[in-house]
Amino acid sequence: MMVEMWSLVTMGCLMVGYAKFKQFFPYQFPGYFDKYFRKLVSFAYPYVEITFDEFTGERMKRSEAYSAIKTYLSDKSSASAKRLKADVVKDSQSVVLSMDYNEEVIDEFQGVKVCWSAKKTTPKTQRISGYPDDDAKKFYRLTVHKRHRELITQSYVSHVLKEGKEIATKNRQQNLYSNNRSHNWHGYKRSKWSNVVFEHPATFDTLAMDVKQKEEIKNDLIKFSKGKDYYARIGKAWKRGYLLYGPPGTGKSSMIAATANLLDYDVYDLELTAVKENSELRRLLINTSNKSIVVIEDIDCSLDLTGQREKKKTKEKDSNADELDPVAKKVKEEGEKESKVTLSGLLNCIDGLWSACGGARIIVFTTNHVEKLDPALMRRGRMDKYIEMSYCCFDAFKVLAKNYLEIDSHSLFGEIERLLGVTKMTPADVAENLMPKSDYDTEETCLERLIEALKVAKEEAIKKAEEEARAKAEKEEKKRNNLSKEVKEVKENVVAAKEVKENGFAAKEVK
Ligand SMILES: Nc1ncnc2c1ncn2[C@@H]1O[C@H](COP(=O)(O)OP(=O)(O)OP(=O)(O)O)[C@@H](O)[C@H]1O
Ligand SMILES: [Mg+2]
Repeated sequence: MMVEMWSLVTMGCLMVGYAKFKQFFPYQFPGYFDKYFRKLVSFAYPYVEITFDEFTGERMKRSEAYSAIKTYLSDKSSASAKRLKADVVKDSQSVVLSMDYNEEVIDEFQGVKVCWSAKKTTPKTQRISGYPDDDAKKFYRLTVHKRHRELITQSYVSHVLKEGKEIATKNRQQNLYSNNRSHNWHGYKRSKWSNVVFEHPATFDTLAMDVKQKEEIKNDLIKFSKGKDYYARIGKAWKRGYLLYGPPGTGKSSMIAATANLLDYDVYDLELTAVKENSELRRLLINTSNKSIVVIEDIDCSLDLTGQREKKKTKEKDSNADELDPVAKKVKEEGEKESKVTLSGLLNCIDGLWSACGGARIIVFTTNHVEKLDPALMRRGRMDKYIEMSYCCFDAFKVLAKNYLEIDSHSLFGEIERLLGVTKMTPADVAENLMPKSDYDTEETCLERLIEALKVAKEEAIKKAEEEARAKAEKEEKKRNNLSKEVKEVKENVVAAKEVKENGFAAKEVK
């Protein structure tokens, strides 16, 4: 590298000298002088430089090559670089080191030495931002002697990318992403998604639902995740759409978490009300990783068809925070006002552009009100699977009893089965009753509490049904009364009219 340094110094001197020369004699030098100068530089600096930028395609997508190189170099740099950056991975159990900016690492490939450096350039005109790194352009630079150009471009780079990806798979941790509002997207650093480590404990074993239905869904997911070649063969994008519907507390979100854990996929929680328009949605979806689940909760209230409800709900939730920060409030209100994402935009995006991204992708919509959904979403073929998450059945109860009380059977199970057959209770409520509340709670007391709750729920349901029937009967009675009143009035009017007619004639006759 000493040689390289000298070459750089020589080249630097040559460049500065040449620039000065040109400054003083701008017209005297014909074009061929430039050619000879370049030859001279190439002689003084016989190296090839390859740059790998962090972002590709108009900053649309983070470069996979950049990430792979970063991972590859983290292995090499921990031994030789002096300044390192540390990242904690895998449940805080291990630390991944990567080289800091302006550090260099020497790697060797088939006897050839190459030099990697991590660089960052900041534009001269900087925006005022709370994140000074926002606009910085980051890249890795590979420098190698020009005589090894072929080896490096043909074999070494693919070797680095392959190894980088392998190491990344080994260190991979599942993430839960949520989308940032688009006014936070600027610059090279700020990304469209914020992430935390995904650590949800739900699995298909802990999911309480009909055994047959659960097995079917599980098999469907596993088949999909292994279907790369199959999808390629039939010429379809490797993606699958699910619609989960059912009342609150029936396990829709739990199923999404269980799916992510089963397949080891990342979860992208897409809040549509924070997306202003379809083009933003496209950018968000492009920036999801392979092997990911994109979740859109409460689809019935997050699109512009019924958007107002969700907006009101969010506003209420955040009203306290907004009071403290009027600027945030304004920005948020503007965002909400402008949200123009449409169902067709969303579906086109999933079917079109997203399909071209390669990699396995699952999209899940959830709703509590399937009847309110746009028929376009319900049309066969739009979603691959429609899953109803319903009230707790006996199968589901047994799973919950195993989870919460660690029992497979009990003398009270029979009574519970009977009650569940005639009562609607969500798995969330059943689980709440089964959970021991103190050290004095035994399995027996928990099951008895559930029986009590089921009886109360049954009584309430009967009372509610009776009230509804009574209200319906009253309404019909009222309707009937109104009708007979109207009929009576009509009859009276007819009689009156007749009388007027007859009296009129009589008066005429008297005359
Ligand atoms: N089928 C289920 N199996 C296991 N646990 C469940 C199930 N349904 C609900 N629960 C329990 O109830 C809690 C709430 O359930 P979850 O959030 O999955 O319901 P949801 O259907 O997504 O409700 P919402 O429609 O309100 O979003 C969960 O944390 C879990 O403990
Ligand atoms: Mg939910």
